[in-house]
Amino acid sequence: MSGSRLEHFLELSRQYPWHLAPFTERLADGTRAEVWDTGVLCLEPASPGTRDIVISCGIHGNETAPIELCQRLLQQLVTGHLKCRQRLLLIFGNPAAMNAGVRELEENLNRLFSGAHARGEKTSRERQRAAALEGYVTRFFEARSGSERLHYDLHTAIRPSLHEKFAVYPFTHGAPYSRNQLAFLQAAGVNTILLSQAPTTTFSYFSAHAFGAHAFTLELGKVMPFGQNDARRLADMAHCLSALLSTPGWQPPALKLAELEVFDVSQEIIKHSADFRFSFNNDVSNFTSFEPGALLASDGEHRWYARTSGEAVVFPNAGVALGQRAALMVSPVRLGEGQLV
Ligand SMILES: O=C(O)CCC(=O)N[C@@H](CCC(=O)O)C(=O)O
Ligand SMILES: [Zn+2]
Repeated sequence: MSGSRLEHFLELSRQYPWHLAPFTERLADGTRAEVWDTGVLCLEPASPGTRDIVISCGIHGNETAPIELCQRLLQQLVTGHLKCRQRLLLIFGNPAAMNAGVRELEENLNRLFSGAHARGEKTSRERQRAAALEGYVTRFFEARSGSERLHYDLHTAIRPSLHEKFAVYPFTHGAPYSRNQLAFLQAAGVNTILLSQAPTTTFSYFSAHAFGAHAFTLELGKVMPFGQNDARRLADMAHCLSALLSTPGWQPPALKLAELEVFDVSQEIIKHSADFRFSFNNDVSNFTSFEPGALLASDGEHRWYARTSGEAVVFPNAGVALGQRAALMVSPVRLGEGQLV
């Protein structure tokens, strides 16, 4: 491995997938680059702007397009092609799962945040990683107050989606939605928003709830093996993230609210037993809708039905562990000006 260790940070993280000894390097513009652990890199510019930004990817090891996007971003920062003017915590979430080419090794990392890693008797590598990542995000955000806290957790979906890119907006506990953030997402090519209606144990909900961050799970296309992603499909996202990092005070173009496709999460379908079955074919795309009254899934005596017109399925996965979410049902809604701040 020649060149700076930072240039090879992803490779190094994959070589030491569970622990990497911390080290610090200085970028040409004076930014301090601190490796905190495998897959965890903090960039501290000499005079940072007012935003503290977490960008995470690879929380699921086989969701490669966001990993490749972050790797390109890092290369540009390290080589000086992109100036880092905001504090940044860049996270490659599950290097061991990347090496194995799988979503998860023992457990779904994105169900283990907000302390879920410590509940119950079970131990797993993903539980340790979730606890560690919570600690790093805490250290990053608590290093200063008064900043605008942002967290974009980048994913890709297992199946094709009728809306290729979409965001899960974690439950806000009644707080209004951020016009600026929706404008950012729209400019970045994410025009479909799912409004979560309850707390979850995802990474984005953790940052939103524990630190008041504007945090989102962003679905940026479909899962593909490394090297088979078309970077052009993420060009708008790459552009907006670069602008955010390199230009203090940068704002996206104004939100076009009427063009946003918004859905409320209307039901969570939970797998309770090995008898769990969906009533639709395994090859349905995300956002396939059902007539009210249509049977969606069964699990022993338990039945789930579509309730409202246009109700659609997202993330159906009958293979999840018992007790986990097997699908979300979402219903189209209009977001009013009064719900934005
Ligand atoms: O395509 C799928 O079935 C899953 C894609 C994925 O990893 N989605 C996230 C969404 C997290 C959220 O609801 O905020 C996940 O399931 O963890
Ligand atoms: Zn994912």
